[in-house]
Amino acid sequence: MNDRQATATLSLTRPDDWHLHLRDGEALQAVAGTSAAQFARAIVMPNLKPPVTTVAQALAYRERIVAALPAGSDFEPLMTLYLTDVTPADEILRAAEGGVVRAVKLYPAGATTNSDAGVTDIAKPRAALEAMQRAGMPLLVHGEVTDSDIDVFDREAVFIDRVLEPLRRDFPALRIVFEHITTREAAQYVEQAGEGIGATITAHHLLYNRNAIFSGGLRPHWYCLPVLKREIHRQALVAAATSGNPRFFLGTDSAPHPARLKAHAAACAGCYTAPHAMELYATAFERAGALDRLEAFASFNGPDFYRLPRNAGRITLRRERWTIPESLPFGDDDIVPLAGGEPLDWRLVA
Ligand SMILES: NC(=O)N[C@@H](CC(=O)O)C(=O)O
Ligand SMILES: [Zn+2]
Ligand SMILES: [Zn+2]
Repeated sequence: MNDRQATATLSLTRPDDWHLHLRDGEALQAVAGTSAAQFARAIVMPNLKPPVTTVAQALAYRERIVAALPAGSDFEPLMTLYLTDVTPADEILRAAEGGVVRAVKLYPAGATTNSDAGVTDIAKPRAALEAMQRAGMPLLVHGEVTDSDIDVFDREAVFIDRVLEPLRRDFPALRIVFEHITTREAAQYVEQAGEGIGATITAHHLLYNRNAIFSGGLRPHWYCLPVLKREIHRQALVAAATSGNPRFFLGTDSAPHPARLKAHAAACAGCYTAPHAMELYATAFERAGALDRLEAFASFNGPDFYRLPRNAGRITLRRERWTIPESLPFGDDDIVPLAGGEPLDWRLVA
């Protein structure tokens, strides 16, 4: 396709982000408007310090998010609870009755940023999982084992066998979202699983393989968890996202960290993609020759899985070459968006 034949604008039903880190305090002030400019709603991750483990904390956090939005924004934060070894069934019932908390997040203890208070053994939060199954409350999983003897690149595949399969045997009706999948194994697992299991896929896992972390030096802005994988896995994720299967949907996992902590001897994991999220996804779908599949992935499949209405409004992306800023303000610090300084060929205009 030459430039003249290429689609010049893309109009989509307003999309949602089904996996987002908004942080708190000054960081929240810096990033909230950015996601609100791209998405109508977002599933907001609970891995704050301290984590959001109760409905009362989720309500208070929601208020802080709404207060950080630009005037007139109708962005809707969909809240989550952080599952611990001791989450009581009562808290799940309160969450299910309240209508503000939409899901509960499983972080295996030690798997990722602020996961120390996470689950040490999936047998421990049994009462909470039973209550979730009964209430139809989705469990969102960071799907990696943490055993130091398992290679970092194998942790997701091993999680399927050691945690996810037994969990689904014990709780066959539990609705599960396998978050930010990064491997062919995970894509195949979700494809073959029944109706109640979906998966989010990030833009960076669709666009990059693990070479990106090492090209021309060690590049911490491409370091996230689960870590980028081999090219065959990237290709499997692109195939899944563009397949039309309604159980794959958009979740940026935009995970802002100050530039100082990314350019650090022990760099924090997370890619900041919120400011140009839809542009990155459009780039990935266009490269796969599947721009016509982007709307379902970004705007239909997520709300359908979460049993929420699809959005009414629309957004427009225009074909236009521009350069991603190299750095943005972030409280007293600054932040480097993923691929800062590089060009993009799509731009969100409304
Ligand atoms: N994805 C990441 O690399 N980091 C996330 C945590 C997470 O989603 O695992 C963060 O909160 O920084
Ligand atoms: Zn995660
Ligand atoms: Zn995340």
